[in-house]
Amino acid sequence: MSFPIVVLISGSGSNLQALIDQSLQGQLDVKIRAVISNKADAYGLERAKAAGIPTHTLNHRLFDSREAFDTELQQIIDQYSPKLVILAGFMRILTESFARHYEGRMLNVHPSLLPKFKGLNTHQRAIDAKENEHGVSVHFVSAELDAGAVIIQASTDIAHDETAESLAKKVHSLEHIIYPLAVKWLSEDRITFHDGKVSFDQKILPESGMRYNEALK
Ligand SMILES: Nc1nc2c(c(=O)[nH]1)N[C@@H](CN(C=O)c1ccc(C(=O)N[C@@H](CCC(=O)O)C(=O)O)cc1)CN2
Ligand SMILES: NCC(=O)N[C@@H]1O[C@H](COP(=O)([O-])[O-])[C@@H](O)[C@H]1O
Repeated sequence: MSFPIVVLISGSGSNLQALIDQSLQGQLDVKIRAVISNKADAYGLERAKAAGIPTHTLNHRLFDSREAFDTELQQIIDQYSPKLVILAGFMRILTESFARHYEGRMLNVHPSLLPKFKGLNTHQRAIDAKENEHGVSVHFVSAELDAGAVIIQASTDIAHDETAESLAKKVHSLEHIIYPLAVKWLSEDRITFHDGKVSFDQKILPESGMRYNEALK
């Protein structure tokens, strides 16, 4: 049986599309059981519908608290019994109890080389900090924001005339490579998560957080 996952989005859904495409092309043996967005106008919902994937919209503004939103979100997710919850541009900070409920089975893609630039507006912050390189991290989600164990990263140079828009485009391309790869590794049981740490099948990576370019040597 294909590896069941649920994907959470808030926007365009290009990372969702990468998972859909790789699944349809037979490169990734996953079943996307549902896509859930906190924004009704997220284009990713259109992508899911076009792929015949059930969708849900859960407007966080309709809830009195972050906890109430997360409780409802968890009830929807657990109807689908996923082995993995994928945050793909999901722009809500999740409560500690939610993060603990899915500990070791929830991933996020973050547009920076963690632990640098946690939070938002990472591309402009990297440029403003005069970094030479920037990139993306795929990590397990922990209660602490953008602090979960890193599975894989990919990096790109920051050009002298780089803008946040041009950098975001480069990082997006890297995301669409490493996010499906991380999901593939988990679907094949080649990564284990225990006590907040990641261990890898030696045939993949000798240690977590290695860069994409090293990981695939
Ligand atoms: N408990 C955790 N929740 C989330 C994590 C995490 O690691 N632990 N990752 C984020 C994803 N993310 C960065 O990768 C991120 C998303 C959203 C925010 C944020 O400040 N959100 C604001 C609202 C912003 C908006 O609506 O545009 C908020 O929730 O108040 C920071 C980082 C997902 N959740
Ligand atoms: N802090 C979380 C965050 O900024 N995530 C970022 O949102 C974008 C979603 O794009 P998509 O909707 O096209 O997949 C991606 O670039 C992802 O790294």
